[in-house]
Amino acid sequence: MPPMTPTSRAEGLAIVIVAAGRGLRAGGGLPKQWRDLGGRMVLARTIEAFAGFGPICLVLHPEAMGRYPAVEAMAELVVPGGAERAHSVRAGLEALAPLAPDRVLIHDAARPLVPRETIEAVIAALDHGLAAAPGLVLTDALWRVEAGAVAEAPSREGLVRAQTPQGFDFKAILAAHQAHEGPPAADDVAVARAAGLAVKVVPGHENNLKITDAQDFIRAERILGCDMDVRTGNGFDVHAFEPGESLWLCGVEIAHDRGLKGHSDADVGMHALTDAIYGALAHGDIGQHFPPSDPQWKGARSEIFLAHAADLARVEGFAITHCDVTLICERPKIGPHAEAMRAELARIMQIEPGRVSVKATTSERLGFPGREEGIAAMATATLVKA
Ligand SMILES: Nc1ccn([C@@H]2O[C@H](COP(=O)(O)OP(=O)(O)OP(=O)(O)O)[C@@H](O)[C@H]2O)c(=O)n1
Ligand SMILES: C[C@](O)(CO)[C@H](O)COP(=O)(O)O
Repeated sequence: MPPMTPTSRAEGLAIVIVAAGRGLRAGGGLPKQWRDLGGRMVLARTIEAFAGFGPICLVLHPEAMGRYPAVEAMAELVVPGGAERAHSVRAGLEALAPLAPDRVLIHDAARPLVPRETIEAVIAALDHGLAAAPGLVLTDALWRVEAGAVAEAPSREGLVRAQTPQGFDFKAILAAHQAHEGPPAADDVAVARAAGLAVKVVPGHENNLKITDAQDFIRAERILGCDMDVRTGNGFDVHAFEPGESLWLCGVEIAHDRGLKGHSDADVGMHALTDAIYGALAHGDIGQHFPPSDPQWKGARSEIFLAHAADLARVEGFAITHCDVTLICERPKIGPHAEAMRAELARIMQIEPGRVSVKATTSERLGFPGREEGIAAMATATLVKA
């Protein structure tokens, strides 16, 4: 392979991503780097985080070599790792040596959410030294625990949590790894320090967690915003015409040559929408909350029902992000009233009118709406808990 030139992507920078671990503490049957995290493989996310910084050497478990070609294709080099993290790093560095990079970043595959700013801070620090790594300031007190009890509260003064990517002068860290003796080091900073290199610390990031146990997948998905609870409910209602001079539809009174028959104000559109919200919450239907057998709801404004459903959604932590009502009738014409209906429904639900749709269709003179015996309405509601 030719040596890197000044026109190479990140001016002599190369990246080692170590992904040869077994992920035993995370469980889940498959090593954590190959598992899904919010719809994308952990390792694919990690590699993407370094896109554009320089050639990537991916270090895989020997048994995983060739098993995920699409992931391997995201890296310039793919090599087998060793029994310990330090062995895997060394394998990656030695594979990069023919490219003769000036500097190298060494990163855990298990840290897929590393922010760009952390990577950039490490690279910037390498302009002023041979080694740099992100450290996250401790905010909790520290205890040393013996037999389940606090034995000591060591000072956290000057302590930080070590993260990756850890960045180095390439020749210096390669030589340090090759010279390292004794038990394998926990990380490359330890190897560098053992070789006498001073390591500058730059700010780490809370999002740059190392996925280590099963709970970390949940934390990482929360950071990605993938733990949203999105619900869709639907509602359907029918009311028959009766003699009258006006009717209520979606909170708007419309003059008409007939009214709608019902125990309440018979607002068929609002009833369908109310049921859609109850449906999304899995909280029954309008009849369960406001039984027609209860005289107190006789002639009631349907606004009470919709407001109740919307309040219930809020209490349970859901935002009504969208709803859509379709009225099915030959007459009255809905178009001239649709904007007023949207505004009224939005007011009752305390959401923006832009999140409310009201539309209408005829049934081509077929069935009971076509014969103008009554009006049908259907609705959907989308609820989101973030
Ligand atoms: N022999 C090893 C061991 C670890 N790693 C990598 O080093 C990083 C940090 O290690 P850790 O979180 O301890 O991962 P695992 O060793 O896979 O986890 P466990 O100890 O739970 O099995 C991970 O990206 C892991 O894939 C590696 O490349 N080679
Ligand atoms: C390198 C490291 O990510 C720094 O925090 C960490 O030491 C590697 O993980 P392990 O759990 O210590 O193997």
